[in-house]
Amino acid sequence: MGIFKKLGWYFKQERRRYGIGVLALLLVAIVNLIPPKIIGSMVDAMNRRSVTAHKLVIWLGILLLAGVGQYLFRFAWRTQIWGGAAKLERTLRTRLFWHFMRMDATFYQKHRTGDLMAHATNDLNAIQNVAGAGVLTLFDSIITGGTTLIAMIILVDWRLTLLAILPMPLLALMARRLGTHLHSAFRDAQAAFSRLNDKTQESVSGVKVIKTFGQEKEDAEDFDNIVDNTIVINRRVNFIDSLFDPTTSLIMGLTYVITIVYGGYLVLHGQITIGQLVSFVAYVAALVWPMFAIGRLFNILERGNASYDRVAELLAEKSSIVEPKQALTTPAAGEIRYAVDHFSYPGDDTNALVDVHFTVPEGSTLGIVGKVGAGKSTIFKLLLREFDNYNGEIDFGGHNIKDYSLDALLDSIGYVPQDNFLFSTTVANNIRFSSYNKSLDEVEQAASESAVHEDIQGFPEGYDTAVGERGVSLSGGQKQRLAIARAVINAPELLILDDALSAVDARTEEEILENLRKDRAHKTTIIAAHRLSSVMHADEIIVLEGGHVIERGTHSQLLAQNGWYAEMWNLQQLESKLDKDSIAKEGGQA
Ligand SMILES: Nc1ncnc2c1ncn2[C@@H]1O[C@H](COP(=O)(O)OP(=O)(O)OP(=O)(O)O)[C@@H](O)[C@H]1O
Repeated sequence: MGIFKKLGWYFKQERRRYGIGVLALLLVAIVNLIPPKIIGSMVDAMNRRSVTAHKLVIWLGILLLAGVGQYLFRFAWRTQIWGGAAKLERTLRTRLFWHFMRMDATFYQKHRTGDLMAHATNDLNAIQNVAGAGVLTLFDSIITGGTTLIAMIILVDWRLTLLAILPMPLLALMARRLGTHLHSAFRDAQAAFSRLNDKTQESVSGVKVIKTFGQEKEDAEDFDNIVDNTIVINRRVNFIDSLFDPTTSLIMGLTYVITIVYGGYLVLHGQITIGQLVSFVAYVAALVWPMFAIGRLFNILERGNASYDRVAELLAEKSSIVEPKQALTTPAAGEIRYAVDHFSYPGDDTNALVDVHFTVPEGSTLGIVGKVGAGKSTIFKLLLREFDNYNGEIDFGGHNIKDYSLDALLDSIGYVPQDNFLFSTTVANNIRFSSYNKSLDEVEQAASESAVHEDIQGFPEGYDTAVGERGVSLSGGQKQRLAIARAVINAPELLILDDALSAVDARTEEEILENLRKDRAHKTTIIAAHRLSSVMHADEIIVLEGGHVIERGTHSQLLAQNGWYAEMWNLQQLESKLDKDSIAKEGGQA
């Protein structure tokens, strides 16, 4: 029953709707009492041989009215109570989705996609069920049970009623004992469903890798193990759940025995009529549903309770990225001063960045290079406020980036990450993703700037071609260039290319960089790359290793230093010369 308390805020908010629903349920129960009474009177009249046509018409008329009443009142509770449940589901779904949107990178590192999806589907359904079937079952069983008992006492005999309901406290005892076990069993079952969801999501997303490495059998076995484990956990739920119905049947059986034995005795001694006993048996039959409903009620409530706890835990998690109360809302613009003394990822003791200090004057270009895992992307994650837990300060336009509202900061930055994500919509909408009001001309201009316009024209429906899972398959280089177009369409104050040209050939890379130099002459650009030709024209280049800056300067200064940069440059020049030679040779042979 704890779940009703937890959902108290919602029932209070929707008290009118639930008030009408419960009132309609009460009216249905009252109307339901009429037919047994009429049938009892008919039996008695037949026994006395006093049935007349007039009486029959009246009885049938009352039965007809009771039928119409039932129809109307049932319609009323259904619309009110089911409507309330649907509204709760919508409210919680929206709340959860906004929570997902607000949460930081640490949250997504901790919770896997399948688990979050399980919360948003299975758990919310279980909670919604409390506000629908749960409320219905609770009130219906109380009202039907209560009115039936009153009718038994008033219309038949109080002693017979008292004896007949003697076994019923056993039901409450059983519900109490099993309820606690059900709660923990349901919690385990929901957690098992989350794991199953995670596995399915990961295997479907990674199916290409699984197939390439011939791991289908191993992955299917792994999946089977998780399914088996889920089944074992759910069996415990079913075991506890299935104890309810047989026990209820047993209790109802006892009630019938008492009714027949003691009721028969009362009829024989002329204390009640046969008609009254028939009515009483009909009333006992009317008690069967409320009794079974209690078992079902516990199932619904405990399932909802376990799910509510899981969702509440998720909603209680706070993002570590907070906006100040008086946040700057003017778009960030100007010089970037990056002064991070050290930073390590949450839950990791090693420093990902140490003493990374640089300044990027407005309108200039910074290049960042270094081995894999040197810390290039980490620099951007702090700049984009994915993590705030660093020692030092990052300023944009003379203000600490933490003083801006997230919108004001992020609207000024166009970020092209290493791995791109395209949405299941058209090419044009993917490019104007952050501002749907951009015209097709502006979309085409951004596509030309990122050297993908010609590719798009070759697609079956040009800019209207659908991409994403169900759309056209794009090459890695095409995806990268679409992502660049998406970032440059807003002409951001700061453009960040995080190894965003790795999948395009050298000539296309040169074309894109040349376009950017022309179109973004007064805007700031930071380029992280493995191919040094991507950064050679930058105003300053920093070389990272293990989170430290080990070299810095312009391209020619770095060559003169004869360190890591110069060594890599010579190596890459040699590789590119070898490539060109082999292409020329193949051309010659052809
Ligand atoms: N979310 C994270 N949690 C913990 N450690 C992380 C996380 N992301 C990156 N790291 C670690 O931080 C270090 C720097 O990673 P980063 O992605 O910044 O390197 P990078 O220079 O961009 O590498 P690459 O050239 O491969 O993209 C690596 O040791 C990496 O394992």
